[in-house]
Amino acid sequence: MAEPVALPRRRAAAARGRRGRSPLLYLGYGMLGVLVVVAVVAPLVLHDAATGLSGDANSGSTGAHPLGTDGLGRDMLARTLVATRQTLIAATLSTALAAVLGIGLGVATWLAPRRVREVGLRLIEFWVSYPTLLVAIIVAAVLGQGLGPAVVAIGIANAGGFARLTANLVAGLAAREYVVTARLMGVPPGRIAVRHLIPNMAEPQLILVAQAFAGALVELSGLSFIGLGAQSPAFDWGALLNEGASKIYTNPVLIVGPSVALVFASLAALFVGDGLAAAANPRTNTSRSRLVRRADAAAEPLEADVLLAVDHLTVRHDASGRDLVSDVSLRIRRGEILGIVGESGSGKSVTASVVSKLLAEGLTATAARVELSGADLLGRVPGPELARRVAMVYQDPGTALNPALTLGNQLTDVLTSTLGSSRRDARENLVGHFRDVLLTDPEGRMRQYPHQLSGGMKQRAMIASAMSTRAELLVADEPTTALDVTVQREVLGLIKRMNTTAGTSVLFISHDLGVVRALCDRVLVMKDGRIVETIDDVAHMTTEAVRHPYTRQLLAATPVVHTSRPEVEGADR
Ligand SMILES: Nc1ncnc2c1ncn2[C@@H]1O[C@H](COP(=O)(O)OP(=O)(O)OP(=O)(O)O)[C@@H](O)[C@H]1O
Repeated sequence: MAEPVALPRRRAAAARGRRGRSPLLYLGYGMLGVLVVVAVVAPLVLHDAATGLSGDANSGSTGAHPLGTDGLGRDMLARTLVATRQTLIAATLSTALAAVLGIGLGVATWLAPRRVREVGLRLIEFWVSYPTLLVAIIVAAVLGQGLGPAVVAIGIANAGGFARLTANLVAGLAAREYVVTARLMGVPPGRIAVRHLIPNMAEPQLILVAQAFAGALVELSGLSFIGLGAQSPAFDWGALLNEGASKIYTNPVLIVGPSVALVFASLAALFVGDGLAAAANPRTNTSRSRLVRRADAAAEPLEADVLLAVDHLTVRHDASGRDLVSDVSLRIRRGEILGIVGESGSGKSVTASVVSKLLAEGLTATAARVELSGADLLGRVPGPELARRVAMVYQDPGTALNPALTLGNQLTDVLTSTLGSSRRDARENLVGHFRDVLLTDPEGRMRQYPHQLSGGMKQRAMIASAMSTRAELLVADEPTTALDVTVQREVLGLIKRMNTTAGTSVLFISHDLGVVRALCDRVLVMKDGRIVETIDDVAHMTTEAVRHPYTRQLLAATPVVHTSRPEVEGADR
């Protein structure tokens, strides 16, 4: 697929912002807003009630003191509200310290020479193997009593979690091609960290920040509880909890205020953290994809041998309102190979994604009909039925295969879990098709991981998997683009063979008119989301024979492929 459409920056940001906000995020913002208002206002208006002594000591819940009073007659509700500022500032500072220290250490560990990195990783593991509160108590005991030392102690204790998460994430990101390329091009490590590593960790780090904040609230309370945190006359929720807990049997209402405040603030942090993390991921912050039947356009009559019928398909990008595909209608007959060619971004993959029911989030497809062998693809199609009808082969077999599973494990999955084959039958079926696609040592390949195969082998394995489901339609989205010329010919030969021996119809997407000419029965030419020409006589496609100027340009730009159709058929050796 091509790059997503570019929106004007402010509009895109606004649209992204709106989509990314879940109801829980709004709730979290509301709760956080309440806390901030209380933190600002309460010390100004309730200071006297919270600190002034009254004769009404150790009172239970009364009209004047709904949450009772402490041993000096101070109102616990006022004290809880006033303590909000102190507690939130302390939790925020310790979380910020933990995040900066931990992320910095995690990245620095990756930047360090190999031996130092190994030692650093072991130290981080040692650090996180102890409970955070225990580490905080040890550090606070060393630093001394008071809220300041408690903040630093909790920051240091929580930094281990950030360091470990960062080191783990960096290990995965460092192998990505854009990072490797930046390193090869001599981009300094610090710049790689800032531009390529840290932004790509935003989602899990935001969740950890929220957890660390909620944890810091509890840990601060814990330190105050054992006398290491806020020291009298200063008080935070932990100190209040400490006071209340000592009288829990005689006056239990005293712990209600600080306990409710702690739970409220923790939930606010978690809601905001989770919501922001979801919004930070451009892949998950979009609206769901939708397939809608058009009422304003009629479906065309269908001939008996039609396998796939698409009538008046339009695909819109919800956020920009831009049509990516406009009024596309097409037919694929049983046993036919239909090619779609067009420049990059012309809408080929988006059209194919509707047929395979893999429309991306944030897109809405409307059509008068999308029907495959009688099944209405605009409605709900059960997984097994879809698997029996459509198989996919993608441009990059490397990303289509799960690197953590052997080929046998992952490619038999659809046969066993969706199509109901026994594990043994599924393996035999797949091994047979591995043989058909000329993978050497098919049984051995079943035990191999994707990285142990070449690009061409992976694509052949994907075609074998497509063959194994005996789907009626193969959607092949630029299946040869990532392969060298020899392997391209083999893969084209395999697709042709699947078509001739099993009668599978094919929707074949390509940039390359030469390849399409060698393989397809008919060709649609797309430009700017529309079909601009249909070529029925593919074998005699010449600049004189085609009508549309764009098709002529495409043909003129296509190198002559000295490959006759029978040769391609035989290219599978
Ligand atoms: N998920 C998406 N969200 C927003 N826009 C998208 C999305 N997917 C594709 N587009 C846009 O839709 C248009 C058509 O994209 P499509 O991937 O179908 O092009 P294509 O013809 O397959 O190109 P290529 O040959 O480069 O793969 C492009 O403008 C692209 O930016």
